[in-house]
Amino acid sequence: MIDKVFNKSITKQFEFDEEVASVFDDMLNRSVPFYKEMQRLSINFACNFLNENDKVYDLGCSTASTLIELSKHCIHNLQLIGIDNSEAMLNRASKKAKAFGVDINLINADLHDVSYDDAKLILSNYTLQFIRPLQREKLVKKIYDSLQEKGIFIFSEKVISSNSTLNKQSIDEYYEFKKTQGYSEFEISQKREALENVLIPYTEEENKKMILDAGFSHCETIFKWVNFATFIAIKK
Ligand SMILES: C[S@@+](CC[C@H](N)C(=O)[O-])C[C@H]1O[C@@H](n2cnc3c(N)ncnc32)[C@H](O)[C@@H]1O
Ligand SMILES: O=C(O)C(=O)C[C@]1(C(=O)O)C=C[C@@H](O)C=C1
Repeated sequence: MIDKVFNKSITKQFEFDEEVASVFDDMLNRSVPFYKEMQRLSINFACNFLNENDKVYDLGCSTASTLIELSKHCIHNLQLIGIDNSEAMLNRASKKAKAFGVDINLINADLHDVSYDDAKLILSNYTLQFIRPLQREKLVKKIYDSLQEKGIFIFSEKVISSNSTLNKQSIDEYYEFKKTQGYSEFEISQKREALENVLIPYTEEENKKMILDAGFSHCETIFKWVNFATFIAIKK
């Protein structure tokens, strides 16, 4: 279904509710530049580190697209676990996983409340940005602690620039991208307002510092388009 969520005046902050979930795959594809390429790269990088029966978690799995794609591309059988606290998203994830014949343990929970023990790989694309800053640092420490030795954390985030001129230019560039995807200026401004104080982006440097402060030995950007970046972090 085509995303028309912000074609009307907003009455509340952005939420991953039934209305958003029903158009979410289209929303992501048209709102995140090179979403499919970012997903392909995350999966390819991930596959190089994975072995038979490894445990893989996707934090904020939404409709489970990434885990389904991972299972299609990885030569090994994996234990796939998707965590999300939106029932509407998980209902779709469950239907999609069934349709693709992929076995995923879908858990409806807040990321702070469940453990992701013994993980070889933790994925989290565009989810940390929705976690309050004080909680975010704690969550990243929990991710670090949950990974096995040499475990991998791959995540993507919307980012800001610490240079105000470049930041403004990046936002303008991003809104131009959204227009090419068929979103009107009205839809763009309504969504921007709805995301205010809900999606809180860090700079690329702040993301890397958070990762290294949590204990990871290495973090690098594997993909970036203006204000969207994908990182890979390695535990020693
Ligand atoms: C932008 S979406 C993630 C997109 C997804 N990773 C993908 O690539 O298809 C963010 C997801 O995180 C979930 N989420 C946000 N905060 C959460 C929390 N505290 N606990 C669990 N899930 C959360 C939302 O319900 C939403 O499905
Ligand atoms: O549309 C925007 O402004 C976005 O930031 C895109 C974005 C994201 O980055 O998470 C915001 C909300 C939805 O979850 C889908 C995509």
